Amino acid sequence: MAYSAKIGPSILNSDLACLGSECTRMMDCGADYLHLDVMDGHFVPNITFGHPVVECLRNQVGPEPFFDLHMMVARPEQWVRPMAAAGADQYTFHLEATSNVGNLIKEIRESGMKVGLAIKPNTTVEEMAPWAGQIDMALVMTVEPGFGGQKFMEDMMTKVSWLRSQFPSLDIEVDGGVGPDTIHKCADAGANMIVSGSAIMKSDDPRSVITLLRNVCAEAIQKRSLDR
Ligand SMILES: O=C(CO)[C@@H](O)[C@H](O)COP(=O)(O)O
Ligand SMILES: [Fe+2]
Repeated sequence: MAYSAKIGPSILNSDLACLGSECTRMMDCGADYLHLDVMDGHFVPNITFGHPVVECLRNQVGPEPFFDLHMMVARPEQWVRPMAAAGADQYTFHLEATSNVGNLIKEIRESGMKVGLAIKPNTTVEEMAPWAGQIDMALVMTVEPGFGGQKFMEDMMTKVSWLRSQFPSLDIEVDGGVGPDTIHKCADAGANMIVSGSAIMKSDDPRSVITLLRNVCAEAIQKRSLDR
């Protein structure tokens, strides 16, 4: 079992005027990585930031923090090289946004980044499965992408369980409405990369929330390894 519990705060719901210091604050509070939500106003009805901001963040926080770019954009092909040059570590694109998944996976790898593949709630996990052997991480969205602070969709957990049963060592990420109230469901289903936005950002004690999320997830991983 190669995977471990990792917590990646989504900085979407932070004070966007202070993105750099918010990223540093999250790492200081024990985050394992940073989940950066890129929205273009086409793939989703919201707009955030692009590669120039990612480059500034990289310059500010230094080389260490792992940047997981959640690309909620139409034509994700066009931002692979700019995001790699800006300092992204992982490029997570949506299956629904491209007609040539294989080629995009190849381009991301050639640019030196890890590959993440995301599915929206209405996309079946079977559509993702053919690519699972070629990616580093599968992202199961637990809300409709576009906004932070939405309600967790528990019925997405069947997708996570199925992926975990079929791909025992794959990194599986969940994103949307995940916090202390919903982490047990994610962890029990087999997710190990946990994105959490408002639950961490709005807390008075983000360090405790991050620790709690990681502990619940790590316990579930340990239990699964004992059960095997
Ligand atoms: O990608 C998205 C939303 O589209 C997420 O990364 C959210 O930004 C997570 O925020 P919470 O749902 O945890 O508040
Ligand atoms: Fe996200």
